Amino acid sequence: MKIALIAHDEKKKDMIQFTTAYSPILKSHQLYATGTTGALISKKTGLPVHKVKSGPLGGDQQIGAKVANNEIDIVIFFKDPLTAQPHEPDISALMRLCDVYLIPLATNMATAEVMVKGLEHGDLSWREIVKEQEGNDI
Ligand SMILES: O=C(CO)COP(=O)(O)O
Repeated sequence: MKIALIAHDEKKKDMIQFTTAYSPILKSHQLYATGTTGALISKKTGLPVHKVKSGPLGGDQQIGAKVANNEIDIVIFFKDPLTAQPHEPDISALMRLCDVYLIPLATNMATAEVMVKGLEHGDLSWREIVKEQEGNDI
């Protein structure tokens, strides 16, 4: 599965804790991240991460484009609800695309834990079927 990992600055510590704790599961998947989040994850956990640009510089939009192209299966986005973000429209656009394309989106650690445990149990394998079907439609 292709998993996008994104964290606002106030949530980056949480993201490191989360990816460290779940690295035994995450290491079997392809990880994508916005620039700063991705650099931190790979430095602190050793997990390989495909990085796009930093969020405020277009990274959220790049992840959104991957969602629209069916190239991301899960989005884990630790949003900071207490700080205004200059690129709020990009954040909303990414979340909107997750809803348009039925991509599981966790916006906090509590939901992300349920999602990753579900991933381990095969609860998200329907994504493989969706991808196969879309491949046949082309
Ligand atoms: O701002 C972000 C998401 O909206 C995250 O971007 P960075 O990972 O580059 O800090």
